[in-house]
Amino acid sequence: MSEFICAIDQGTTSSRAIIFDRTGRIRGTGQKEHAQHFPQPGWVEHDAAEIWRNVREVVGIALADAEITRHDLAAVGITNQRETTVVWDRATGDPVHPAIVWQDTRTQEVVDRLADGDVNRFRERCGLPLSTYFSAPKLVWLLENVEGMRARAEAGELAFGTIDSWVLWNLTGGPDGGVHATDVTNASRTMLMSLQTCEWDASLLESFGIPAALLPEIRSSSEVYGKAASNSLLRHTPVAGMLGDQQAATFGQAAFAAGEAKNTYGTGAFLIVNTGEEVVRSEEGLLSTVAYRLGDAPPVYALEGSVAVTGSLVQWLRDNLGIISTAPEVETLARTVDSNGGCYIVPAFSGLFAPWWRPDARGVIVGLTGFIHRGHIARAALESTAYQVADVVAAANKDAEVPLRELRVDGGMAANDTLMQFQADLLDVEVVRPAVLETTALGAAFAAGLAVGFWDDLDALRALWQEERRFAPSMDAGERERLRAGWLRAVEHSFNLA
Ligand SMILES: Nc1ncnc2c1ncn2[C@@H]1O[C@H](COP(=O)(O)OP(=O)(O)O)[C@@H](O)[C@H]1O
Ligand SMILES: O=P(O)(O)OC[C@H](O)CO
Repeated sequence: MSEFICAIDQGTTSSRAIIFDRTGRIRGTGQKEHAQHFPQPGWVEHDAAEIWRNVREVVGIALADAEITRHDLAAVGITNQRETTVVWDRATGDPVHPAIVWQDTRTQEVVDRLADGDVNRFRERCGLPLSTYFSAPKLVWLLENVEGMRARAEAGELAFGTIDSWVLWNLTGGPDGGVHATDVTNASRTMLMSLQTCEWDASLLESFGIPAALLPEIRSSSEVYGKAASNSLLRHTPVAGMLGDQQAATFGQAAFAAGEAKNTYGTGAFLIVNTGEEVVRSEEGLLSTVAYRLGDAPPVYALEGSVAVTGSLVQWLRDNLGIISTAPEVETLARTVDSNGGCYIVPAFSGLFAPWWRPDARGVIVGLTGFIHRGHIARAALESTAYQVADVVAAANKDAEVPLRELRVDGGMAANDTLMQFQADLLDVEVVRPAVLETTALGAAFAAGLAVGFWDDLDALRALWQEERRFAPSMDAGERERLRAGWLRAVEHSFNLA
């Protein structure tokens, strides 16, 4: 009897495989970081081949950790860092260029040219403003900069995919019959899909000059796409769930009803508010996107507040400044002081995303005095995550009829109690952490499990969600306003620096 589901979570910082049982509990994990390449200021690349090798490896580690084999698996789900763009040769499986990561800003010139003074010109159709963040400008850059790529793309020799498609294609056989598909949530981040029809939009393809022959088929988030190839440890296991990581976390948090929301704290931070079967347009700089689609059911939509740099600022403290040696140490260092000492860090390494959408912003540290030491820097770095999330929650509250009553949280940084308490203080709402923090992987497992009948329906999934801890706000209103005002002044200092 197949008692488990394997979720592959290919994130910006690392790849994970997690084995879940029927109760949604974790039974085994494998995890491996991959290299971040910064070949020029503003450029961020990944080696897609390294990512695929790591995915294979972590699946093996997770199966061993759970002491099971593929025979014990009912299905595999895939979830992934979104927007990151890979183009590969269909015959050899070799990428034609390093993957251009979602945080990469090299395409600003492409974006300015296409925007022609109006970054919102495609927003009605695809829900997104023109930004270096999304896949289409990255694909345009590749078509213009990789020699011979356009002709090869038009001849059907090359395949484009976000990381979900790259993993699925390789897992299902690569050049030997690999399935070239994506799901609606990932497709909704390319700028090439119509939000209404959930199909590639001919007019968007024309505006960006993208050959249709490059594109994967758009499928739902929960159905059998294919089976793992015979050269895989997962051999013949159905691959049955696929969602972008933020949508997967929403699904894993059982935020199935309109108005339910979650915030994930990873490399970046992402607030998603379920808006039901209706596409809601934000007046406040949030994105309209697809939350999930289950088989033939109508798509469920969402509003999203995307923050580019949160956990990656912690990595920067570790790797570039060397003031901590592991990410969790940032909490120990931040706790050596009881306030930020007037210091704020605005980590606008990729400009500022929601709700500001300021590509001209760059990172700043403000409020420095002789009093400030590394403890304050660590604290300001942690707090910058909470301020940025507070900005997107404020935007969501302005868009919504009813303000958020509590915030469900997850992701690597949500393990940080100091940050979660500060977040509750700053928002003045309770922050609720679930028992399973790996909600991204859990969401992919849920989608895969639903498709193969491992779980019956959304009610069965909702019953599996469990709370671990609640952080109640305890800061007085005056202090909250003083800190927020200091942050907003710091944000203004980050503008016009690119
Ligand atoms: N205890 C912690 N405190 C602060 N930041 C952390 C902590 N643990 C991990 N991080 C940060 O969180 C990120 C990893 O979170 P994760 O959810 O695994 O990211 P992703 O899915 O983007 O790869 C890294 O950027 C790391 O610096
Ligand atoms: O890898 P994460 O978890 O930081 O998520 C990245 C997002 O999907 C980018 O949109």
